[in-house]
Amino acid sequence: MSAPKTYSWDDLKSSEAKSKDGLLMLIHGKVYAISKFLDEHPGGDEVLFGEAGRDATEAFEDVGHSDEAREILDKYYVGQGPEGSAKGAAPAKSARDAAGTAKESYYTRKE
Ligand code: HEM
Repeated sequence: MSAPKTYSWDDLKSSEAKSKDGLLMLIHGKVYAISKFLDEHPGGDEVLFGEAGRDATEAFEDVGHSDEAREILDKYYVGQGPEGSAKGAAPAKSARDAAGTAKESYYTRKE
């Protein structure tokens, strides 16, 4: 396979990237084409349209999506986002693990 495509902000902001049939979403610096997932999303298609062509990292993380949700993402990966869009974020899995661990230790801390 050739090197993954790199998407520009212009690509992401295009009307096609916000359309039902060409919907693109940026999460942790990676671009996902999720048109085929719209009808399957347990959280509904509306929230996905709301993040179309945008950096949805925060929205995605705020929900506390499961590892399964993260695995689904892999299926729709189409390329890298614009330079700098990863914001130095750790890969999704470890970011969530880190957040989970931090929360846990906060609540279970003895001292
Ligand atoms: C392509 C990206 C996404 C994938 C693959 C995905 C996948 C999933 C999956 C598998 C679930 C079931 C619960 C779980 O396993 O965590 C879920 C639930 C949910 N998702 Fe997403 N999601 C995506 C993007 C988003 C975004 C951007 C938002 C918000 C703006 C969102 C909001 C929600 C909400 C609110 C639920 C809970 C639904 C409920 O239990 O009633 N998701 N998602």
